Amino acid sequence: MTKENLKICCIGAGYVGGPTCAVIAYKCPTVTVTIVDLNEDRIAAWNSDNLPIYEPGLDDVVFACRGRNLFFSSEVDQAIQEADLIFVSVNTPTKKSGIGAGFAADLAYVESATRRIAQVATSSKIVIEKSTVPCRTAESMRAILEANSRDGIRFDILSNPEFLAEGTAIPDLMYPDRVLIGSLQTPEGIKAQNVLADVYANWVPKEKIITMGLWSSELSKLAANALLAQRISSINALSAICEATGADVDEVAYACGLDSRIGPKFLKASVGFGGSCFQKDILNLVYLSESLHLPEVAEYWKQVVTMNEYQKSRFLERIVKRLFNTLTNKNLAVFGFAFKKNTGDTRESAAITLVKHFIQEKANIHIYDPKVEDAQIEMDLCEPGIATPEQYKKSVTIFHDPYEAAKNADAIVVLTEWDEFKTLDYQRVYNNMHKPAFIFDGRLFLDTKKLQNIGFQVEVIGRQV
Ligand SMILES: NC(=O)c1ccc[n+]([C@@H]2O[C@H](COP(=O)([O-])OP(=O)(O)OC[C@H]3O[C@@H](n4cnc5c(N)ncnc54)[C@H](O)[C@@H]3O)[C@@H](O)[C@H]2O)c1
Ligand SMILES: O=c1ccn([C@@H]2O[C@H](COP(=O)(O)OP(=O)(O)O[C@H]3O[C@H](CO)[C@@H](O)[C@H](O)[C@H]3O)[C@@H](O)[C@H]2O)c(=O)[nH]1
Repeated sequence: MTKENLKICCIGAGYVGGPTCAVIAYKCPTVTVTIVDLNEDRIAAWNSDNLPIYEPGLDDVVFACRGRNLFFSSEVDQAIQEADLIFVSVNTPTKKSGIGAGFAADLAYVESATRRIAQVATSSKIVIEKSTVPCRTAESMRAILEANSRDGIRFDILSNPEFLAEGTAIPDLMYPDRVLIGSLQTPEGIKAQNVLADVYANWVPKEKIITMGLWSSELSKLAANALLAQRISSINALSAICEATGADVDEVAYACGLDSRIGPKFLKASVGFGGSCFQKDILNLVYLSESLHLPEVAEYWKQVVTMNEYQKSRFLERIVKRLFNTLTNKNLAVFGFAFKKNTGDTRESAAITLVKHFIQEKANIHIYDPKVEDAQIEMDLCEPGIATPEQYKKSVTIFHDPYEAAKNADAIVVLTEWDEFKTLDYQRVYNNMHKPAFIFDGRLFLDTKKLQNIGFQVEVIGRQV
């Protein structure tokens, strides 16, 4: 393998595999990148004009190199055979049953991808853990690869966790704070580490490419997410104190964030963090701590998730209380269903929890989100014991225009901080609502004074209004 004709395969064409490897292809025109997935529909979408995920800037990157040195395929075996480097970028959700259910990561997809590599590889490979995995997963991967591979084939395993955030994936990948590469500290491990470092060096400054041991690298990913989520739970805990005392959580965050030891980022109080990673990775850390007989450590991290659940239920209670203690037959316009702005992803979105409660409280729910697909909302909300498809149809209507969603509503509940919600004509919205007209701002980003002057009853997280 030479630097010029390197071939990369990425197993898993999801939110990470797709953008990450598309950026590699974009930045390294002499490297051939093939992204494979078992899900043929997803691959077809990657090969179409309508990419399967919404991410600002992604279209430009993919359309610039698709068919040149970037390919999407469901021919997994062929891509594995041809590759020098293989990224394993499959999903690692929380286990739903069995030992560790509700906490541990389900490594079935990682194992199956690893077994596939062992089974079909006909030459030596560098196998890279891109998925977020528990500490020492690379050891299991190595055991599987070595036990099943053909003679004369060598596998080196690297950990290269991904730190992109959805909604900003492309700038995060183009200008990363750091790229982390873990390997066994053997001559072969370090050689493999250098091969991958050279790929990133095509566009990432050398001092930002950090190398370390495998286990530190794997744990650093869980640790970074735990620390980020902990900041949000901390500010959300303070938001409850603010609501009870008359302090303003944005002012408190500003004052604290100016301290250079604290810094201003990730101190925005909200209705609770969502996304496919924070909760899953913290629960994974909790499970790891318990497995290592560190119950106090486990309890400490668990509290970050507990606080997040509390934040959602506190907001729900406030909504019910302000709407005269009943939501029955009230029309609630839900603005935003994605877990954050600039993504169509709804995984673990606070909106799912809130709307499920609204259904149980027998409200009529009008949902508007600029990017989430209608079918996704239905899939997220239909759940045995919560809503049958019939109940869902009765309770939930999806709108493609925020003014229509708010028509005849008793209240608007803002759950995602989409920029367009700031610039709506709220006078027009107000005129068409039932009175008193309420707005519950779960993102602290609307102009409260302006809304009050129009006549709205406004409720904001972390502030008495
Ligand atoms: N979403 C994020 O922003 C983000 C950021 C950093 C890290 N991560 C981590 O990256 C990993 C992937 O996350 P994601 O959000 O991209 O998941 P995803 O569900 O969007 O994509 C995973 C893809 O892998 C495919 N897959 C599963 N098993 C396969 C196999 N054996 N062969 C071929 N394809 C297979 C699935 O069909 C799916 O399309 C997870 O471990 C996650 O924790 C995610
Ligand atoms: O001050 C803040 C910042 C974020 N959030 C919420 O937290 C959640 C997660 O946001 P963010 O971290 O921006 O998006 P993710 O795509 O989940 O990215 C996180 O999870 C990824 C998957 O592991 C990591 O790669 C990223 O580094 C990490 O930021 C969202 O619901 C946000 O609205 C807040 O409530 N307040």
